Amino acid sequence: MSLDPEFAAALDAHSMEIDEVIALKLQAYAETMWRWNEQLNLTRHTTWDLFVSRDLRDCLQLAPLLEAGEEVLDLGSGNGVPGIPLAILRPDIEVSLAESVAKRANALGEIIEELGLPVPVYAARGEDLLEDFRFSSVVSRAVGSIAKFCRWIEPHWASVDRLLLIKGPKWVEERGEARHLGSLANLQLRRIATYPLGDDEASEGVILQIWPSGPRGARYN
Ligand SMILES: C[S@@+](CC[C@H](N)C(=O)[O-])C[C@H]1O[C@@H](n2cnc3c(N)ncnc32)[C@H](O)[C@@H]1O
Repeated sequence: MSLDPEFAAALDAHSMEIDEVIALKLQAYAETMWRWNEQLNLTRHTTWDLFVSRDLRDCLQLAPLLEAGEEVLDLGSGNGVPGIPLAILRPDIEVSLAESVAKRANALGEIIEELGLPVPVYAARGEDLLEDFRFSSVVSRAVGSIAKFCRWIEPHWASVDRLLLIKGPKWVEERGEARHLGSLANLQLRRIATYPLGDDEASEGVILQIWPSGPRGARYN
């Protein structure tokens, strides 16, 4: 397999330099996922430019924030973003995917198998998995507001060290809502990455880290 010239051009246009072996795996992921997208509603990002500028950009920002050996859950994986690109970009971390819609979880399982990645897929609500499993980081994009995540994870902080949420410009409003509802009581929230989204100059993506205050969250204080 060789690199699709349109994928290479999109990487170039967005100034992303990726090792060719990794780029080929990312290409295989996008192509396999797009095949499944013809039957299931997995993504609207069906061009190389959208894949690179919307999906890969977020994953490339998230990848360096994880430490070697981490056990990471992608909650609400849908089409596999960010979990699958993350597993490709960072083979030194253990990624699992949670997707509550059975048909999508099944497609994710097939995509993972085709790519030969060591990534378990759970057809379950991510927060329910935390009854039985422990993860150092729960990562997520486009699944719920900050307040909703705080509510989901609230009973399970013994099973999670931190949440890493990929958000767009509305994150400030969401933080306001979460504060208003008291959802952030006993939690810390820090923006640990900010990057241009490219659609217009003012539009920024962020990665928010949320973790428990006090001794339980000592490693991130
Ligand atoms: C809008 S899609 C986002 C998919 C992907 N993360 C992305 O950024 O493109 C949200 C997905 O999360 C799933 N979902 C929503 N709540 C969930 C939960 N509590 N646990 C697991 N999956 C969930 C939905 O079924 C849907 O597939």
